[in-house]
Amino acid sequence: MATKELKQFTREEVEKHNKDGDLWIIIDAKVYDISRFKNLHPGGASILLDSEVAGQDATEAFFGLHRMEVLEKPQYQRLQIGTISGEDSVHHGRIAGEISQVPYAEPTWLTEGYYSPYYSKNHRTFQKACREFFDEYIYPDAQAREEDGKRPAQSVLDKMAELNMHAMRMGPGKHLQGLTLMNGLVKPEEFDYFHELIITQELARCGARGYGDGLLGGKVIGLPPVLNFGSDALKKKVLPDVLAGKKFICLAISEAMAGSDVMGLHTTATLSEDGKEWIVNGSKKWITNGTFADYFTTGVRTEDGLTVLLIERGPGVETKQIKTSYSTTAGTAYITFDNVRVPVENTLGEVGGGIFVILSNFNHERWAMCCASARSQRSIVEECLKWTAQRKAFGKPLNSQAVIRSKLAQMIARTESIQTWLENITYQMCNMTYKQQSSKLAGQIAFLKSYSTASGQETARDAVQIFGGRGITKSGMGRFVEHVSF
Ligand code: HEM
Repeated sequence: MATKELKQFTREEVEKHNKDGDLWIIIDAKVYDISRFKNLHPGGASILLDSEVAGQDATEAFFGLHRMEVLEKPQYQRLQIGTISGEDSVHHGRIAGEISQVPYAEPTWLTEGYYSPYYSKNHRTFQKACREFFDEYIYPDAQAREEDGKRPAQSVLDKMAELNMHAMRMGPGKHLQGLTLMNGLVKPEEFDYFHELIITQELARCGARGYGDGLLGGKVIGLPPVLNFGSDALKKKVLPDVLAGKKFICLAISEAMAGSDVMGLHTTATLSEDGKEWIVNGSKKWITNGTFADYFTTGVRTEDGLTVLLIERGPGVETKQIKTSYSTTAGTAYITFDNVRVPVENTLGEVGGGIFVILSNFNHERWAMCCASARSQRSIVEECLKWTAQRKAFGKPLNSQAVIRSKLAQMIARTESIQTWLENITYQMCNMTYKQQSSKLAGQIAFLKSYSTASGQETARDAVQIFGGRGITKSGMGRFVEHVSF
């Protein structure tokens, strides 16, 4: 499509187009002809004919009611016919890689004028590259998939694989050996938990939690048992495709009748007569990525107790979508296993030793949740700070009301304390062996997870109060707040 030539107008010229059938407005030094759009406007026609809007500068009114991205949609961009001569636009949407200038919208290590003992020059370069990548490739797909509920686009998974992002999301370790990470920005042996924290936080910053889980979230929790307890042959078969984003794996533990009570599982596995296969029967519920998973890291009850098996999708495995309070992008499933035959070579760890296999990844999994939780709360702080600065009530901006300021202060304090605690724990992880982490950090990580998720609920509740009805509306100004609240 040829780009339309934009003309220059004076404010006096625009003022003349102030009636039904000939209606112009100014938003951020740009002139829009809304004569025909008026009748299609989701907010109604009459408001656009108001004497303070028709032919006038409606910038303040517009940004008090719409997100910038409205004007970036092609169907609305087309309404622009020109600009005001001698004036420049000051509002802009998300610029790939940009650091937010809103106070507290970034952790201190990314805020100008602050220092941190934890992040090296390499972490900073890595963060910059990650932010650019996530803004450019992940954010648009995340927003589109949250809306249509479909699984993440394969093209995005492929792009991530080119950078070996799927492997990096598994944290530091042997699985990174020989890989080129982030186009060579970080050497495999130098990749540490701060690099992983950066990836997890940049993903959370996309503000799409169902999508975040859909983007191989099942792999982050379902692959470690294969990595740490699978035979070499099994790893050779499974790892390359999963780390290339070609195949999905999930962790299938919880059941309709047993959730946190892992030892109370009902799914059974009995050995075939020749002892070569397990025969699995039972069901699993709330399994992230289950609807599209190719592999299921599954907790089963065997004669000797709890055992973990890697089950491949095949005869007898059925998955159904569960509609949860977030989007179906996550692929949350109800799974049934009906006489599924699994080679005994797919046993992960000792027969009867499944609890150790499952528990072995809990610290890392909880820590990753804390990284994501800290970042999504910060994004909500940013949304609230922006909204309260532009929204006027009782003749002044919302952020000048004491009750609102108090809520904002509490939100910021919670977000800052979570990040600070998280960075301390991450530093310990970088310096401890796996064994030391298990004995010294299990408590710290569990407490932080409990604190950060509880704080996330308080922040979501406060944000809904600040946004009012918009905080429960899936589109428009409060859509990110709605997204974290339900
Ligand atoms: C080029 C100009 C405009 C476009 C493209 C536009 C587009 C939209 C869209 C897409 C919505 C649906 C909600 C959303 O996605 O945010 C909306 C809602 C609305 N618009 Fe506009 N709009 C324009 C100008 C204006 C102006 C100048 C005003 C008033 C001064 C206005 C008042 C409203 C109101 C009151 C709503 C309903 C808001 C709500 O539900 O909270 N619009 N508009």
